[in-house]
Amino acid sequence: MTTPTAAAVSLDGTTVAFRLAGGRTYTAVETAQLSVADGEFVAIVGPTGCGKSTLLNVAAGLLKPAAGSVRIFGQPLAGLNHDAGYLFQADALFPWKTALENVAIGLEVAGSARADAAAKAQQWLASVGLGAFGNRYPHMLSGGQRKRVGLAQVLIRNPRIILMDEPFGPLDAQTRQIMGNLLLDLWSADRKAVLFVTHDLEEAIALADRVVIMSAGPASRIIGDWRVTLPRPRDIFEVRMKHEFHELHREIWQTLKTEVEKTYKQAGAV
Ligand SMILES: Nc1ncnc2c1ncn2[C@@H]1O[C@H](COP(=O)(O)OP(=O)(O)OP(=O)(O)O)[C@@H](O)[C@H]1O
Repeated sequence: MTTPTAAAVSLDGTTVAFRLAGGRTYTAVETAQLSVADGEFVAIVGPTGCGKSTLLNVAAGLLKPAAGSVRIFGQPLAGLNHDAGYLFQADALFPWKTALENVAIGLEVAGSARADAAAKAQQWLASVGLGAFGNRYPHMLSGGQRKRVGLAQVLIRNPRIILMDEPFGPLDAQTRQIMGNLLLDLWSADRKAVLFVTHDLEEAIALADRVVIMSAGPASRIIGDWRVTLPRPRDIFEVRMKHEFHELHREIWQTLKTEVEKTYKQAGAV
């Protein structure tokens, strides 16, 4: 049962600890407080290794927190989060299947007839600008095209929540921006709750309704939460030219910079 006003994702006092060799534990995230409203786009930014993916994995139900609660649309999460679609940084396409088959497979596994799944997959490939590429195998696609297939693969299942872990990380700067605009177009048409992990503060501000900053680990916490009031629809090329964008970037960077420096000092890199 869904509570109508409940947040899509709600992490309350979430602590995640990993067991290390020799019986030691490493507390990656400590008492994190995070909620994503239905239809809201939230970006998590923080220094490398601070626990961004860890939080996303908790929201996906892939990791069980040592303490705290995880609620999805008001219900405690037990096991995998079946309301969520997950887009990783690395490609998760089957190399032996065509683009069309890769997109259709989620529906087939969920019980759709093969022809129906293929027809819907073709529509989704068209929505991500790859209508003519359905017969290609992943190795015959560029990195950006593979990301488009990955996006279609997630969206075809119509998840209520989309979890994205640096999805455009491996792409060149121009392709990242094009993918960002594509994501915004698709998201605006049918707003889902999005939790988007990135190390790129500009990308976070350009895309999100809220930007959440995590502190340097260990025992990383959420130390800042900014609302992005830049008007929508946004073009992420143009939004970066706006005065408000620069102001917000400067303000958030004051906090983020300190954490990034701590991380590098801990690693002995500076
Ligand atoms: N299975 C594990 N066992 C032990 N430590 C882990 C495990 N998974 C993650 N960690 C540690 O937890 C911390 C958080 O990792 P996580 O991958 O969430 O960071 P991140 O912020 O996503 O990093 P990046 O930006 O570099 O991708 C890191 O210090 C990492 O080494």
